[in-house]
Amino acid sequence: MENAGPARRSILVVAAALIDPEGRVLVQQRAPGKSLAGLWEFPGGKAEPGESPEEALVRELDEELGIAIDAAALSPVAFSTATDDALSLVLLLFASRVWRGVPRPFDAAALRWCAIDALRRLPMPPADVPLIDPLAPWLSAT
Ligand SMILES: Nc1nc2c([nH]c(=O)n2[C@H]2C[C@H](O)[C@@H](COP(=O)(O)OP(=O)(O)OP(=O)(O)O)O2)c(=O)[nH]1
Repeated sequence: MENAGPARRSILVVAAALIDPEGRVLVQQRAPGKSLAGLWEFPGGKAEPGESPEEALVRELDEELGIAIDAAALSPVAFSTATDDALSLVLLLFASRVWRGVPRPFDAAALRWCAIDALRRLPMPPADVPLIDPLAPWLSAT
């Protein structure tokens, strides 16, 4: 079988499920002009070469939301993959209930706190959909 690998770019994306005291998770809407514009995603982004996943997520949450979080507060929840001709994406989802500061949308069009039912109804990137079920036990029902 032919090897499709070399034509593709590989990226590691790290994302956070930040959970508030009511058991809701924070999602952000991708800004106009970006890829996947208008879809709702977990805050995070691409890991840079040499960064650990946790280091990358601490940096992204500072840049995108202006919050401070300890790497030790990040609990692995699930991963997902999305592959096409050009790209092999691996998405790691971490959860945390503890951070410092109030999230603000420095990178996104909007922020929203969602219970599980609302999360299931949001349009999300394809790689996010398989993460919803593993995240459900962390969230409140309504
Ligand atoms: N942060 C985040 N990114 C996600 C999620 N699901 C998902 O497919 N992605 C994709 C969208 C982007 O292609 C990539 C994250 O890139 P990024 O946030 O660092 O950078 P970006 O939007 O400027 O990148 P780009 O896609 O416009 O090139 O991962 C998610 O839940 N959170």
